[in-house]
Amino acid sequence: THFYNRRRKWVQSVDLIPGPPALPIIGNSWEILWTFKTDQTEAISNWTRKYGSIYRLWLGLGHAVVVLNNPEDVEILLSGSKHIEKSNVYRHLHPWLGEGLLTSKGQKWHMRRKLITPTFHFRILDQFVQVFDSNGNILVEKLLSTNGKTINIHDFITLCTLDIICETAMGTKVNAQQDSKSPYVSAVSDALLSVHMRTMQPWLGNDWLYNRTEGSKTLNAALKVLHKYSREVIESRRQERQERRKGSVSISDKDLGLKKREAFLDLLLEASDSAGAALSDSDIQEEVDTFMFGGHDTTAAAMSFIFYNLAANPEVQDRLAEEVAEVFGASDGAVTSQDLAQLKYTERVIKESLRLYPSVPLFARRINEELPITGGYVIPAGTNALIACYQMNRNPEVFPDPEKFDPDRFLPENCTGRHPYAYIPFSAGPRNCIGQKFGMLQMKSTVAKVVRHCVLSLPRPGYKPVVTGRVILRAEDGVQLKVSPRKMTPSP
Ligand code: HEM
Repeated sequence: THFYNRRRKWVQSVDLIPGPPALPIIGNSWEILWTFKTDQTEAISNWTRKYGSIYRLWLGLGHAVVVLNNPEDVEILLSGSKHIEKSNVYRHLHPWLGEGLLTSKGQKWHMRRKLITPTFHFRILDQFVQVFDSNGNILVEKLLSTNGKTINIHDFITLCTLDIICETAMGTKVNAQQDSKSPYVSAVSDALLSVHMRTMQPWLGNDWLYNRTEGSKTLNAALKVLHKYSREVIESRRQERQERRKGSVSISDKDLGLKKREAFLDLLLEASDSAGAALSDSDIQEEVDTFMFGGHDTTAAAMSFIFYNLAANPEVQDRLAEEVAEVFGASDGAVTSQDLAQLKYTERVIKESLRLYPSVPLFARRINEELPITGGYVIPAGTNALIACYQMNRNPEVFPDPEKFDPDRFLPENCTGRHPYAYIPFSAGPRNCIGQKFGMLQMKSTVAKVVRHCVLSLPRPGYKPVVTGRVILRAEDGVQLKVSPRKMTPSP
C-alpha cells in the first residue's frame, strides 16, 4: 500500500504538468509509433505547437518525460551543477562508449571533464587546422569528380569527418575518403545505424529482447572491429611513449609529420601521467571512442545541411564565396586559425544552419531531485527532462519567420536581447559540448574550402531534404545536391 500510495502521488505530481492524454501502460508512445511513424521530430513539433513551453509525456511502462521549450526553464536545468546526469536512453550508447565523458555521471564525470578540458585548449586546436585543410582538399577532389551528377553529399562528408577525427583523436590515418569500403569505415556506419534504430524502438530498451535481434548482432560485430582498433592504437602509443622516454625509439621521416602533432589520445596519456590520475587503457579507450562517436557524425550532419542551405540560397552562397576569396585571395598556401577567425559571415551561416538543423535535436537529463521551474511548475524527481532543441530553434517568438534561412540573425546587433539559452545547439552550462570550438573550427575550414572550389546546387528546384530525428539529425534519403567547379576570380 505504501508503494502504491507513493506511486499514485508521483503520477499525480507529473500530471500537474499539462500534456496529451495517455493510454494505460503504453502512454503516449503509440502516437510516436503509429501516427508519426518513426519520426519523433514531427511528433514533438506537433505537441510543442499544441502545448507550448512545457508539457509531459508518458513513454510507456510508467516512464515520464517533461519537455522544456522555454529558455528560462532550460537555463534553470542546465546552468546548475545538480542535474548533470543523462537520461536512461543514453545507456544504449554504453556498449560502444562505456562510461566516457558523454555517458558518465557523478564524480567520474567531474574528474574526467576536469582532466580532458585542457586538451581542447585553442592552442592545441591550432595544430589541427592543417588536418582539416588537407582532408578538405581530398573532399573537394572527390566532390568535383562527380561531374555535376546528383549525389548524396552526406556520404562524402561523413568520410571526410571520419578521417579528421581519426587523425586528431588517435593520431592515425584510416584513409576513409580513399578507401570507403574498409572494415573500420563499415563498422562505424553499422554501429551508428544500430544505435539509432534501437533508440527508435522503445521496446528494445529491454536487453533480453534486444540481444535476440539482428540489430544487436550487427552492433556487436561492428563494436568488435572498432574496439580492437582503438585498443591497439592505445597500446602501441603507450608503449611508444615508454620507449621514447628510454630514448630507444627512432621515428622515420615519413612518420614525423603525423607524430609531431599530439592527438587527443597523446594528450590524455600525458594528462593521465602528469595529473597523477593514472587512467588505465580501458579508461582512455572510453574517451577516445567517445570522441570518435561525438566528433564526426555531428559535424557531418551539420555540414550536409549547411551545403543544402547554401544550394537553396544562392545569394548566401555567393556572399560566402566572396568572403572566402577576400580572406584567402588566390593563395593556396597553408590555412591558419587566424585566417579562419576572419570568416565571420561563414560563421553566421554555420550558426543559422545549426538553428534550422541542429545535429543533436534532443538531449535529456535525469531528474534526481525535484526541480522548481517557472510558472509554478515543479519537475518531479524520477522523471527525465528533454530539451527539444530543434523545436526551440523554430520558435517564432524568438526567431520571427523561423523557416527562413537568414544568417544575419546572428549579427551581434541582432543577438542582443535574445535569451542566452534560446539557441543552444551545443547545449550549455557545465555539461555542454566539450568539442564546440573544435567543431566550429573544423566546419569553418571545410565549408570555406568547398565553397572556394565548388558551386553547390539543388538537384531540382524546390528540393528540400526530409529530416528524421534520430540520435543525430538526418535526412531521410541523405542530402541530395549537385557540385560543379567554381571559377576562381583572377587575382588582381
Ligand atoms: C556540429 C558539431 C557538434 C554539435 C552540434 C554537438 C552537440 C553536442 C551537444 C548538444 C552535447 C550535449 C549532449 C547531452 O547533453 O547529452 C554535446 C556533448 C558532447 N560533445 Fe558535442 N557536438 C558537436 C561536435 C563535437 C565534437 C567535434 C566533439 C569532439 C571532438 C564533441 C564531443 C562531445 C562530448 C565528449 C560531449 C559530452 C560532454 C560532457 O558530457 O561532458 N562534440 N555535443
